[in-house]
Amino acid sequence: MVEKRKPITVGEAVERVMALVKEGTTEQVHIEQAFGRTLAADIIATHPVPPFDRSPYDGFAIRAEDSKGATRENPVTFSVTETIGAGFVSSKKVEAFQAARIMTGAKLPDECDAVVMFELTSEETVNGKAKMTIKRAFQPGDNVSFKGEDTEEGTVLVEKGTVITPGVTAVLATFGYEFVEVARKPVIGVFATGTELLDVNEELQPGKIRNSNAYMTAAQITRSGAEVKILGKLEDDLESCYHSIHDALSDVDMLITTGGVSVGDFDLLPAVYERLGAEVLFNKIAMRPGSVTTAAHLDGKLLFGLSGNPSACYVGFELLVRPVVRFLQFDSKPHLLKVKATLAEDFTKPNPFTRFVRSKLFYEEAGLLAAPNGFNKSNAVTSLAGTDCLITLPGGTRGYTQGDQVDVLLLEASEGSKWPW
Ligand SMILES: Nc1nc2c(c(=O)[nH]1)N[C@H]1C(S)=C(S)[C@@H](COP(=O)(O)OP(=O)(O)OC[C@H]3O[C@@H](n4cnc5c(N)ncnc54)[C@H](O)[C@@H]3O)O[C@H]1N2
Ligand code: MOO
Ligand SMILES: [Mg+2]
Repeated sequence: MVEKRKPITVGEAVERVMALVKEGTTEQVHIEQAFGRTLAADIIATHPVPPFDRSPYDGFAIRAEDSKGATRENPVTFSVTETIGAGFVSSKKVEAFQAARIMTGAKLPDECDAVVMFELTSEETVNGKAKMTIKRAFQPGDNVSFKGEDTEEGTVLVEKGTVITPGVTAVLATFGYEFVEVARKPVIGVFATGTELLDVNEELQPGKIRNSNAYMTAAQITRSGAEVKILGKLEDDLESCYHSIHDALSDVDMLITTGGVSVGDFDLLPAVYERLGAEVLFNKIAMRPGSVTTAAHLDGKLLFGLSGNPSACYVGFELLVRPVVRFLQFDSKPHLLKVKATLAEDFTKPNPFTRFVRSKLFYEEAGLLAAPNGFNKSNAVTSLAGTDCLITLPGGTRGYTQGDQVDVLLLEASEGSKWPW
């Protein structure tokens, strides 16, 4: 008699896994390697930006009071004291009716409080002395880029757990972070199990298929922010499976296997877990695809037995492994982002289990639409190529029709959700 497994809800399965995850660890990386990593500490402004009052234009720095009453009919002329390029500071005091030639980004002389751009001035040389004339008045503060106008010292600019984007990188450089404290990426090993598996460079043979799961899962691991170790494929043989998995565990933080978790004669993962002495957290989830998704733990390490069926493997990773990686990256929203979308076509298949339909999002004026993306069985592989979201249909319903509002989990969003279940 085949063993009868008791399905638990997706939320319960995710909870059991997350309950075992400890706080992430950190490391320092050079700013040039920081892109895409996750901040392990808040970034606080260590000085105001800009750090001094500066000119936003190429022009003349003046004392606004001297320009009072300047008009087309009554222009006001200033003597030019010197030229201040960006990176330099004034060397001469700007007195009444004097102006300093100043370039964009240069620090304003202390006595000046306005800048006149070149286009609004006329210049001449009188007796060898540079003069500048304006035909309108300026107020204190006109055309000044003020100290601290971008940010004040002490402001929390980017929070721990944020992925380092090009914009975050600019902030890091602004405040002198040559080295950045980031979350250490967990190393996740991947074994694909199955005697039917060929390598990616092998010709097809009768009864065999190429191993797509290992590469797909590796890409998902990378997308989630972890480091991948592709460990190869394993034959459906208990001895070699056990030894390979046992030995690999010491080299990784987590281990993923694909295939061999159902109830077939050559589904050996349940026996491997038993022989390892690993505690199985669950081996059946009330979801489709991926109902056979299994998780176990041994000596503080998680082992994920993802389904061999490609779509089920894909979904199992995104729902159960991704949040672990994100949590270890200090992400306060480690789960897939859940949004509402309009179902773009009928999906009438009833199912007792929660269904995760591989789908594609469309952005229209009326809002978000989601359409199932082709062949949608658990063993589908080609429909994964165009998948960017999972339509989530609760089990126990009679099916859904076009126009229904449905929950959608986004696979490519830069932000996740706290708890979508
Ligand atoms: N009697 C029952 N049979 C099955 C049940 C069940 O409840 N009772 N569950 C079905 C469901 S649901 C799924 S999902 C699959 C899960 O199977 P396994 O996780 O044990 O995976 P395998 O048997 O090893 O392979 C399944 C399928 O996937 C192909 N595969 C495996 N590895 C790869 C790979 N690396 N790349 C591409 N394709 C792969 C494999 O050739 C099989 O076709 O079990 C059902 N059966
Ligand atoms: O786990 Mo299977 O993918 O439910 O279809
Ligand atoms: Mg099987």
